Amino acid sequence: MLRWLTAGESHGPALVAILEGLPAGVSVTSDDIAAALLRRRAGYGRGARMKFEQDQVSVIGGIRHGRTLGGPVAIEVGNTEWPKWEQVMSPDPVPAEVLDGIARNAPLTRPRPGHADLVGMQKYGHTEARPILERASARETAARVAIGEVARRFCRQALGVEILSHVVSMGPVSVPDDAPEPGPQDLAAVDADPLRCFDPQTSARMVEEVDDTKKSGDTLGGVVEVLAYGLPPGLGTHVHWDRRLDARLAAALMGIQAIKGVEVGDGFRTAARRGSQAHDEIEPGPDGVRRRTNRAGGVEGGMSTGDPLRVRAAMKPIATVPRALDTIDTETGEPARAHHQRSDVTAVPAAGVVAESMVALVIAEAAIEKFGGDSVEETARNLRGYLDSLEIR
Ligand SMILES: Cc1cc2nc3c(=O)[nH]c(=O)nc-3n(C[C@H](O)[C@H](O)[C@H](O)COP(=O)(O)O)c2cc1C
Ligand SMILES: C=C(O[C@@H]1CC(C(=O)O)=C[C@@H](OP(=O)(O)O)[C@H]1O)C(=O)O
Repeated sequence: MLRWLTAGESHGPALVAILEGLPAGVSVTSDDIAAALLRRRAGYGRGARMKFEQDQVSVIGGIRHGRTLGGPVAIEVGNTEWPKWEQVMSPDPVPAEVLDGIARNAPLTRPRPGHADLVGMQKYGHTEARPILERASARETAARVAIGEVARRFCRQALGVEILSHVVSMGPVSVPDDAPEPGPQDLAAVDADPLRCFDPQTSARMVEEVDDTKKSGDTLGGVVEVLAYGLPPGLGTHVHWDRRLDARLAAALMGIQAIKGVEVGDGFRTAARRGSQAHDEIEPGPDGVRRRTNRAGGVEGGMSTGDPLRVRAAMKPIATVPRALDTIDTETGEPARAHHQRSDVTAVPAAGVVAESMVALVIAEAAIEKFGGDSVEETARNLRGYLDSLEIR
């Protein structure tokens, strides 16, 4: 069983993540994790904080000399912003006269539409939004990407699976349907694009859209696609709703801040087609049974088919709109403008990197469930035994 958890606030000293249940022998270093975190920070349209803050990685447990030990992997990602927030976010009480003199401690009583502020204040009984936004913030996704990198390496080393994402829409600008899809070797090429878009012409139009949106004091959402190559048939199962691979992928992707829709394969587009144009016909191929197309996105009956996994996640525009939206001041009940200091114009490219991590964690979990193994070699051996013994190939 694979379990994982994160803790920490956006302006606290650090985020932490624990990943438990991964076999021993996954090759991964602090530098690999730091490199993954750098990918998450990149992307045209992110805000000022991405420029001056760094992610400080410390592996606290579970990895020795570049290999996982089989016990829980614990990773800390330090927030270099912490010195500015030491008092505002202090775990211990701070005298009121000290806090009163700190401008960034001013109560946030003008909740932002589209963020967790208002409903969080209602639910947890706060009179201002700071205690809510600190944990709601997608800063937390740094911790997911840290353990996601360990899971990704397990997927690669035990299963031969390569996972990557690319941006397919930025606001109204979309990659054409017939544009080439990135292959398993194209991660570096996608990362080299300012918006992590694989189609240079569309990327240029997306950059213009981000610039235009920024100029008008607004924000943008978009759609990312995650692809996973090399999955064996049979991860997940049809037998129960919460063990279906597609259900688990959907929950994992919806669990990313600001993701409001998930599509597996051609998903919503399939709903508009007739059956003869919707499904993937099966035929004998030179290497065994194969599907002629992959409209299903590599999942049938809640199980991986062995074709590339293809899932999309739709991200809403950033809630902290510079041209601030209407709200109320919760102190007075009067109409007001939502609080705004700084924010990303868009974080769709970063959301793609986070989505890769979530997909890696789901695939790793489903693979460990099916193949078990206390070491990477054992998982890989069990996978080979399964593939060799498949009756229908
Ligand atoms: C990578 C990433 C960066 C984000 N950056 C911001 C931001 O700068 N400002 C903001 O208001 N929301 C940002 N968000 C979205 C909020 O965290 C999210 O809208 C909020 O937590 C409320 O959750 P919900 O949108 O799922 O309802 C970001 C999301 C992600 C995934
Ligand atoms: C810090 C990160 O993202 C933050 C996510 C976020 C939000 O509301 O989700 C709001 C912004 O933080 P702030 O309001 O402090 O500028 C982003 O910068 C990060 O991704 O590392």
